[in-house]
Amino acid sequence: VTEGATTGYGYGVLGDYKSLKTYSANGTYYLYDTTKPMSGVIETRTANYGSSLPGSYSVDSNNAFTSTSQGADVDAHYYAGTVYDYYYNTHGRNSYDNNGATIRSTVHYGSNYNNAFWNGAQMVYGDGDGSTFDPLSGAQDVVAHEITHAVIERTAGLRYQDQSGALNESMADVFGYFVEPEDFLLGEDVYTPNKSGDALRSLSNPDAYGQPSHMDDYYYTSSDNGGVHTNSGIPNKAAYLTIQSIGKTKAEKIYYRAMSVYLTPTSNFSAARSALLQATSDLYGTGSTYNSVASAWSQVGVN
Ligand SMILES: CCC(=O)Oc1c(C)cccc1C(=O)O
Ligand SMILES: [Ca+2]
Ligand SMILES: [Zn+2]
Repeated sequence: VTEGATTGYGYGVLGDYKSLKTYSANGTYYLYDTTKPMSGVIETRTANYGSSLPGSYSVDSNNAFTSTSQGADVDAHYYAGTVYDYYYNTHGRNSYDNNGATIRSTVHYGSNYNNAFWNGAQMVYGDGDGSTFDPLSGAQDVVAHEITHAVIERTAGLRYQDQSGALNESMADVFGYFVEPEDFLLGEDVYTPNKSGDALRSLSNPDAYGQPSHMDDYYYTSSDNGGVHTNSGIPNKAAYLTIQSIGKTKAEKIYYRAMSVYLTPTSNFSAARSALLQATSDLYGTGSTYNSVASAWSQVGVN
């Protein structure tokens, strides 16, 4: 019996065909991708609707991951691969630790669980309750958001509280856009499956989903670590304005350099403006690009 890397296929959460990098051993096929130029692998597991991690490998008997329940596994695996490719090809970063760490995802976590998170070691995805969310790995921007939390942990280390926490959330959303730049919405592919045209958040119009887009409307609260998923609207709007004025290609280089070189665990919004301006100066000087970044942050009330 052959053992080694194989190519399988499956249907994602939305029923879309996807080719998959799998591994075969003893007549079983695993969602285990050994093809990346990294010392680690991309592996996808299932918690089988329980809450113990990492769970068991997602497997299939004939390398065709086509059952409805396998959609979450298919997308977690496939999108982890595309997010790895984004960071490697665009920024030369080899996995979230820049040292080829294994990217591990576990799906079918819990029951009707409307959440996704990076737990410090791996990604975890709920299946959603079918009303608020479809299985959350079904959205590429969600997967990119979660893996970016891991990148942030290994770079800026932004403390998940108040302004540094809102920046953490914002950087995860912004790289969710950079990986899936088809719109400025977040989570739209899995959010409220029975309702079209809405999303979890919007970079271009944070206010549409109850987020502030200006410092004047900063939301002081003790919940959600100081409103990290609310106040991220302010840096998210600044990112949108930046992308609109200087374009994605320059913006993603500036954001990556700010995240990986200048931001620190206690960086607040003003420090983020400075970090982004320093990164801009390093890469593009202090001309129109620099002025565009400065203007974006002034427009959201951060100077
Ligand atoms: C865009 C992905 C996202 O926001 O995931 C979360 C959800 C759906 C609930 C709670 C926390 C998070 C997160 O990763 O911050
Ligand atoms: Ca999107
Ligand atoms: Zn997040």
